[in-house]
Amino acid sequence: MPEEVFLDTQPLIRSVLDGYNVCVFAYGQTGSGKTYTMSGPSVVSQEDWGVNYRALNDLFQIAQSRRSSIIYEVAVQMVEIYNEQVRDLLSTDGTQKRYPFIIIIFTDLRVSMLDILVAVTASGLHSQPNGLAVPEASMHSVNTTADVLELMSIGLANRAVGATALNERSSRSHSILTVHVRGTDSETNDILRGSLHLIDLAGSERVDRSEATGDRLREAQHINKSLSALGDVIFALAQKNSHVPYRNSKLTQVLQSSLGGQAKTLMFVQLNPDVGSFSETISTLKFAERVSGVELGAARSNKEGKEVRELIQQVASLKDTIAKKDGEIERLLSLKHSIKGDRHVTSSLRYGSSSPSRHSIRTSQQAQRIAASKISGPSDKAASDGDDCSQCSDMNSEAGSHQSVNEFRNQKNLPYSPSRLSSKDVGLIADDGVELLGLADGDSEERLSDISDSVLSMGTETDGSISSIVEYTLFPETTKPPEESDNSEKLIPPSKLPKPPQERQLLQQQTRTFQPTRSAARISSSARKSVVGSSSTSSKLPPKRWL
Ligand SMILES: Nc1ncnc2c1ncn2[C@@H]1O[C@H](COP(=O)(O)OP(=O)(O)OP(=O)(O)O)[C@@H](O)[C@H]1O
Repeated sequence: MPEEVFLDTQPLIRSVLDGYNVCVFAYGQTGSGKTYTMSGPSVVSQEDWGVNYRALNDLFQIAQSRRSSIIYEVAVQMVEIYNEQVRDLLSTDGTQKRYPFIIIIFTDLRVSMLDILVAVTASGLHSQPNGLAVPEASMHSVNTTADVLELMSIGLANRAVGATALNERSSRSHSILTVHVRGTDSETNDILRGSLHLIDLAGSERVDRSEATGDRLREAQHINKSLSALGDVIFALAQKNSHVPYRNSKLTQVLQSSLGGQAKTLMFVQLNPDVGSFSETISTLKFAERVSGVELGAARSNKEGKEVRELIQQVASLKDTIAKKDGEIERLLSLKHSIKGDRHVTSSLRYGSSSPSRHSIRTSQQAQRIAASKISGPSDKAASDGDDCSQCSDMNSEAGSHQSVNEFRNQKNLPYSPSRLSSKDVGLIADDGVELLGLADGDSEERLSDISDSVLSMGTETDGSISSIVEYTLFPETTKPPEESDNSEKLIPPSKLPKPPQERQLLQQQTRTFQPTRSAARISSSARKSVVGSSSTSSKLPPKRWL
């Protein structure tokens, strides 16, 4: 009776379109009907649709009914966690790409928004500050339920399955279908973002009963380990422990935002009525009891009004400013290098010698280097270090150099002690560094720190704004035609996907048709309850999302 089961899920689907993050997952021992519940016995007839298809069908219907006021865009990703590796089930190149699982956890509020943007850019993510990212997992734009059906059957066919003594078509991986929704209010242009994770977990199994050997055994060990990590997380959340061990498995990393964040979460618990499964049934029920005791705190909608949009624009313009400054620094550094020859003459004149001692030249070079590093910071160090190796060795033997210059100063009664070189002093010694130092002390440094401060405060004060910026890349702007979007290539229409192997399709259609187990345990996520510190960090952090 898939329809009855789905009724429990229906209100959550609406929430996705209201800008909430929702997670629905199925838990239970192997062969107990998780895949049956989530995907249904068959996609051919609407009556046989599982929770996934019904959810998406509902989603499109509601989106359609609201189209006069809100324009929705929907995109889908489907990945699996197989033997602790994340794989794209909708990869377009025919192979199932395996992704390094890059996790960015923003627990440190000292990290500025710029740092976050840089981290995201560097790793090529289109992701969120919710702790999870599957870089480059293909994102497919969908407009109708039919599009989704096509994608999901491809994803299911690509999923790792294998026969065990308990289930002839046992899922050997956790599959995660994520639906990203972006709605634009046609009157106010406010944007809301919601995401829906539909998760079909691999089943726990006693390997003596499943008779798993070889690959099956290895898979079973990974599955059991990750489910036990899930149990530990649930236990820590239920106990309101200050430390929640999300990092112990990929699965708990994926579910982090749904279990400890501000999402709405629902768990189906599957039981096998077979007497032989008695002990597994007891432990599954105990797990469900624990899960139902977890309080997530108030769910939060991801709405992005005018203010957030303005902040996003400000960050973009700050990035521009920084890029310009970087260019300026580059220019000044190359200017410095190009006038290196002049410096020799300048130094010798300053010290009143027609043939300058090697020490005095070294001092001048060091002075400039200090000046340059003051401006450029660590990232430009490599560039400034690249001029010549003799200078590198000079820098490394700084103490010896100082000593020599002190001797020189005593002889010539010089006013400056190299050991006390301030940037101003350096400017006086090294003529060619004056312009550089002026910029470093009075202008550039100050402004750069201003920029980073303001960005930091935006990052910490506006919940959700960080993710909004990152999320921007996921959907084309509504003002632009989709083909002009920067990311249009990321959104792949379903028709371009590889078809599932014929035999897998056949296997799918052979699925038996009887009713799903109907126990659903809801992890409470009351909008009325306040956040009760389910983890030490979650209450302090901006909303965590998948996009
Ligand atoms: N409620 C149900 N009514 C009829 N058939 C069911 C029901 N639940 C499960 N089945 C059948 O039982 C078998 C196992 O179900 P399913 O593959 O969904 O289990 P699973 O929990 O996903 O297992 P695994 O963890 O090994 O992947 C399938 O053949 C499925 O069609």
